[in-house]
Amino acid sequence: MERVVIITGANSGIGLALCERLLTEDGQLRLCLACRNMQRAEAARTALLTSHPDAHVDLLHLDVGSVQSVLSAAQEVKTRYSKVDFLYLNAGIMPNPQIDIKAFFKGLFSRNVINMFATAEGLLTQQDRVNSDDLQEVFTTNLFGHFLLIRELDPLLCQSDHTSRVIWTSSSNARRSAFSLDDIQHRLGTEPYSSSKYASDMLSLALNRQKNSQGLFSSVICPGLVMTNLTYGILPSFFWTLIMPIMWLIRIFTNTFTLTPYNGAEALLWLFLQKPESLDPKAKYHSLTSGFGVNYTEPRQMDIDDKMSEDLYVKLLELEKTARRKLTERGSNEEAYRRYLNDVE
Ligand SMILES: NC(=O)C1=CN([C@@H]2O[C@H](COP(=O)(O)OP(=O)(O)OC[C@H]3O[C@@H](n4cnc5c(N)ncnc54)[C@H](OP(=O)(O)O)[C@@H]3O)[C@@H](O)[C@H]2O)C=CC1
Ligand SMILES: CC(C)CCC[C@@H](C)[C@H]1CC[C@H]2C3=C(CC[C@]12C)[C@@]1(C)CCC(=O)[C@@H](C)[C@@H]1CC3
Repeated sequence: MERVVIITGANSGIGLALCERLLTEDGQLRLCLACRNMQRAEAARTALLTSHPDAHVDLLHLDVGSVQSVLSAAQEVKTRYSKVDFLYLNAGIMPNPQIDIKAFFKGLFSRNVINMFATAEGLLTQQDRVNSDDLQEVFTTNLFGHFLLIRELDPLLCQSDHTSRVIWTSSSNARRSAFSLDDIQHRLGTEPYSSSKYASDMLSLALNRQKNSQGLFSSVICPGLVMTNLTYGILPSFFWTLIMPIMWLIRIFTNTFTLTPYNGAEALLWLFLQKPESLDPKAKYHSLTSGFGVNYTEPRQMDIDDKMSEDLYVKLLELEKTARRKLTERGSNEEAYRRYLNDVE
């Protein structure tokens, strides 16, 4: 039976490179590109079919930043497929990033310089906003929309006769100090990206505890620093091109400068090839590229604990209830809300 692989944010960057690499690995897959911009999704599909003419590539409209869109997309998935083997939670945003230039030059001459280049610790802030569901946009896109998707697809992911996987594109920018259980959406701070990625690391751990017994396994990866639309939002592409020789030089000291989407997708592909039982739920799997341009994957322990991840899971369930209720109050999905209440009670 063909394996069904859904990838969010698959129309560009690391998501699209992953699609290419997955099809090269296994031409029999059924790939589903879950994207909010269907024009770009069509273009991605055309590109994939040009290099893999016999591939099965489906498109699904999904805006992970919208509760209604996630519920509708999940409904559509349930009508199309009887199971989901891999769910890559890759869509992500870093809106209005600001670089702290002073901190950058201070870090450049400190002992922390390698870590600074690998994690951007203390260098980046973002300006977030509230979306039409009254949720923080970064939190919803990078974490909560994906959480809802997993919840909705539970019957297709948790089946007695096979194992399934969810794989998060997290970041080494995920930091405990940017996250607070009292403000899981990061309404009050200036590092929503770091907070949302730390939350995804914890959610992955909680999912493993909750769902391994039902055949669902979760993992997180960091793709390294990759030139994509996300990084072109931090500095313009011509600037990155200008400093590329310096970046290759830095690669000698930190293997986290993977630079191309192909290299960045390394750990995502590596996980595809692993037996889930052999993976460490507290490890983040890093895509790395050596100074000679060799790609490999390395697990590194995450700074997360069981209690906090469990507390986050409970808070996300509460927020899910509120979000669904609000949607019903606005006049949509009454039937779905009734079904949801029946399920949880
Ligand atoms: N580039 C890097 O250095 C790093 C990236 N990452 C992570 O990698 C992931 C992929 O990013 P990357 O490839 O770099 O950047 P891109 O901007 O190229 O890709 C992001 C993808 O997410 C999609 N997306 C954004 N918002 C939504 C939404 N609301 N609903 C559905 N899809 C959405 C985008 O679609 P659209 O075309 O509609 O905008 C796009 O396809 C992200 O999670 C990012 O945080 C992690 C560490 C480093
Ligand atoms: C001369 C310039 C002012 C040079 C500035 C360099 C910085 C813009 C980069 C140094 C480390 C980079 C980095 C990221 C963004 C760009 C830098 C801050 C990320 C935060 C991108 C997204 C991620 O998720 C991380 C893994 C990256 C870590 C390194």
